[in-house]
Amino acid sequence: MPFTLGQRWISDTESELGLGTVVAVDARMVTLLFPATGENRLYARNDSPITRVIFNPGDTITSHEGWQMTVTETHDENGLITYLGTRNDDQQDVSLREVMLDSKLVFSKPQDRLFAGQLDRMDRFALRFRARKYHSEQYRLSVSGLRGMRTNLIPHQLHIAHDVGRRHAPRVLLADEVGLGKTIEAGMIIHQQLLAGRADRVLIVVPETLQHQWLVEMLRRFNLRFALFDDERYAEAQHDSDNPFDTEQLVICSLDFVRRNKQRLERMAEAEWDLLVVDEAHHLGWSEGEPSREYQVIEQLAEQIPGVLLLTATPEQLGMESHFARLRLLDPNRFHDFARFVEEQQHFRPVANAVAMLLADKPISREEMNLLNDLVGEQDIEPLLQVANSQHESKLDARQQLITMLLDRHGTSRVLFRNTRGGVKGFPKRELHQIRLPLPTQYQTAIKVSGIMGSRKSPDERARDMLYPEQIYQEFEGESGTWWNFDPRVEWLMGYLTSNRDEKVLVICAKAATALQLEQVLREREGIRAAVFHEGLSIIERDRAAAYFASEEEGAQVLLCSEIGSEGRNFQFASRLVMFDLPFNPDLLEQRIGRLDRIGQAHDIQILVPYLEKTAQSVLVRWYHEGLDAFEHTCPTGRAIYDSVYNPLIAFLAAPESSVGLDAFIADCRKQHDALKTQLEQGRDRLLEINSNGGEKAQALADEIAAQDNNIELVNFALNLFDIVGINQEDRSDNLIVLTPSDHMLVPDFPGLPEEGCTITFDRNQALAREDAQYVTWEHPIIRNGLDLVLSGDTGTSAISLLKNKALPVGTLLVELIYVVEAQAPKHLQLTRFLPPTPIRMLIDRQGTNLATKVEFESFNRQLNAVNRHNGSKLVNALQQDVHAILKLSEEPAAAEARKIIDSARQEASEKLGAELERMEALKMVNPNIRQDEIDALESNRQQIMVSLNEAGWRLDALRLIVVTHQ
Ligand SMILES: Nc1ncnc2c1ncn2[C@@H]1O[C@H](COP(=O)(O)OP(=O)(O)OP(=O)(O)O)[C@@H](O)[C@H]1O
Repeated sequence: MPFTLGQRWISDTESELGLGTVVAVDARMVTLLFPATGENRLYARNDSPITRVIFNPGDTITSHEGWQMTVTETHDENGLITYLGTRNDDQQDVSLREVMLDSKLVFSKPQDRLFAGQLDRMDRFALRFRARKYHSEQYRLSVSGLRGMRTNLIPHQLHIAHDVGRRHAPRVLLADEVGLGKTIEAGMIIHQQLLAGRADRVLIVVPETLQHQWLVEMLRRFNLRFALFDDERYAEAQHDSDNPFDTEQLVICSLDFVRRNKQRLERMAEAEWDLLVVDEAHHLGWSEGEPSREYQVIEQLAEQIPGVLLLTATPEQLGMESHFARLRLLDPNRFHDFARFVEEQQHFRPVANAVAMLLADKPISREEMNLLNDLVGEQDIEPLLQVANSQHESKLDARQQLITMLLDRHGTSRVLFRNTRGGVKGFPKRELHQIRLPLPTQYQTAIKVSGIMGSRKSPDERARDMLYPEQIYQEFEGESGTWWNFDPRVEWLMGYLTSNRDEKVLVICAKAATALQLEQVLREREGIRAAVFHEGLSIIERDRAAAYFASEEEGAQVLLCSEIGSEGRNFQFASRLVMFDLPFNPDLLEQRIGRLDRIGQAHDIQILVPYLEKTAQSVLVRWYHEGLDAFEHTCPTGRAIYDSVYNPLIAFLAAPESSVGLDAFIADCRKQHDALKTQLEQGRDRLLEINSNGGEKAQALADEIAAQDNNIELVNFALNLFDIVGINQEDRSDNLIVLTPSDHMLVPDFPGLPEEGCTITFDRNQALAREDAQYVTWEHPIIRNGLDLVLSGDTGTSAISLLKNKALPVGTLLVELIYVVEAQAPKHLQLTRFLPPTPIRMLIDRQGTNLATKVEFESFNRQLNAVNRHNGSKLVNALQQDVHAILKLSEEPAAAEARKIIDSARQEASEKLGAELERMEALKMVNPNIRQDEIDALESNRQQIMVSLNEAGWRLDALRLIVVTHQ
């Protein structure tokens, strides 16, 4: 090769070095300096992997000073090129000697790479095409964002996540019963919103005790890495940014952290979050004119942040007012008048009846049709009613549409979701075991004395005292009041634990002191390993105690918990619950049982209640069980009955020794319970349930996602990707693969792959069983980053292959071209719903015939052979003119194809967005639940999307030459 000092060359194997300059030449060797990286390379003069770079008229080039010019002519003077042309910025005529070219060379077009000898391995070309294909397909799936989490596919959760996750700035109350998976639903919603670009910044506010559990669940189940903000972290972040909350996109903090400091709260409110999640939202107490501080701080945030998810298992805890107030946080326009809200709550019966009638699949009478017409309001539903009442094959669809309309138009359905065990099914049984024990004389005396001394106490105070006789006793005896020496519940507990040594047992008592004393007794007397869990412990100590209890080997047999310490915790690996005493209200009782009665509980739950006769506890156990049926079933009526019978209940608790009238009181409560339950089941709760569990649609969603599990294309793609990136793969049994970085990685730190490597599986069940393994799906960061890596760089954009085929003349040339159609738009518009970057594959011969539809990619690819780089370069040089001609021939058909794709995207967007808007506007006439800003956002999105689609374009993304041989 003729070399001259100052010429520009590029390395075929290390294109990242940029453009090299010849700085020394001798008889055998040539030295190139690569100014972009400051490195020198020595090459043999003949047969080195370097290619001369000469640009052609029409190309845009960049000078070392940064300005650009379009080349009109080239001059060759003794082997050195001077480019003549016009500057792009000021249109001046200029000349640029090649030595003055910018050394950071990037070939923007695949054909430039090809002609500069930058040939990729054939498998990289294939990987790029597949990446393009999958990448574009992902956007079209309605279940995008719901496939990648490490969870069982539980229909009611998927239904809620699917419905809410696709909304613009969703504001909802997730109020499933305890343990049905609200955290998981919230995680799925967050995941979808992030993946789709609807949200980038998420703030989660939880009770301090649940911070770590949330952190772990988000990472383990959704691959979402949240940062925990506490005082210390906040102080650190103050050094890095004016607003410390700007230093992270995904933040978890405690309600207490938010509440404590006014200035900090202000910073937080200014931090432009897209989504706020508040767990255990029943802590946000409110009454007219007297909102709690907790309520106010969340209100301040909810005013600033577009999306809000509130989570609570007991939406009506603390009464109807607080429930209303939480709905008001979500939509102050709709929920502005408490009295009206209460009134509305009474009138769901006709709607529920109509829904039940439609579900029952019986003929619809004229009268019922009139009712439906009234309830639906504005819209003409006559045609739908006709179909719904016929034997037409879409009859069920029509009924479903009518139900959706009813739900859309009435009550809280778009804002509130509540699933119950009754509606979800498949939960284990709960069995109550009452253990009646005699009241020791020590307690009898203490109770009597305290009664005399505390005669001025209110019945309420007296009742609360009476619940815990051990405390009454200790008040008199002080430090020496060793109640555990004679309290028969202690003896019973030790007996139970020692005869069930292999069982994990959760023991809950109302007070931390009781739990601590019990731990000591169990340890000292029987050597029983117990962990304690109460509000006096730090969070780390609590997490440690929970882990000690969870550990199978060497773990604690017993966890002794105080009342509030266990809120929201997951202990479903245990199935035995001892209530050493009973809590004062039915919501707390349900919270206690909810620790075990959660998704994932594999056994029937044994609830053991040792109680002392003639105490308040003996009254409570009867009231809960016989009056409310609250042990063996969840009790939706508990709160209402508790409020309505509060005074007589207190009277019985305050004077438990006399049981006159107790039987009748309990029977009366049961009557109220049964009546109220039936009413709820037929009215509001029934409606809520239908809306919340999604029925058959939810099951279909779960089935659709399951069908995509174990997708063989994903496995092939991933393994190919790992190969090309240079990740070592070692197969293990049970569908597990160990990945480790190799010495020859394409990029030094592959995002998503830890330095020490990781174990992965493509199997959902395996991922659920093996928490140490990463669950790899199309949505896993390692694949998403892999797709980005391949598609954002030039991996596989230019290649050459041989086709051995005697049926074709030697030297036949085909060019395989991958064009991409794409549009630019801000991420939140989610243009990719309608027009994701879409590949067009063409296979063109010298006559310009496109063979792509006849010759499928994968099978064709399998027939091809690789060419070594040296021969490849020679072939490319020899075929340059033909390739240019074929490229020209491809332009017209590529444009026609691209226009077709863009037109159909435009049509789809216009139809879908138009329909969405119409529906919302129609709904708004009858359902004030719909917020005007939702409609405005939809309209503005629609306009922007149509503008962006009109500006969509296409470009060549990759090409491969295929040359026929006979050897
Ligand atoms: N789809 C699922 N697959 C696997 N595990 C799940 C799934 N859904 C929920 N779980 C598990 O069930 C338990 C209860 O879920 P979660 O904590 O989300 O319920 P919750 O409704 O928030 O409960 P609480 O009312 O106590 O706060 C958790 O251990 C969770 O990991």
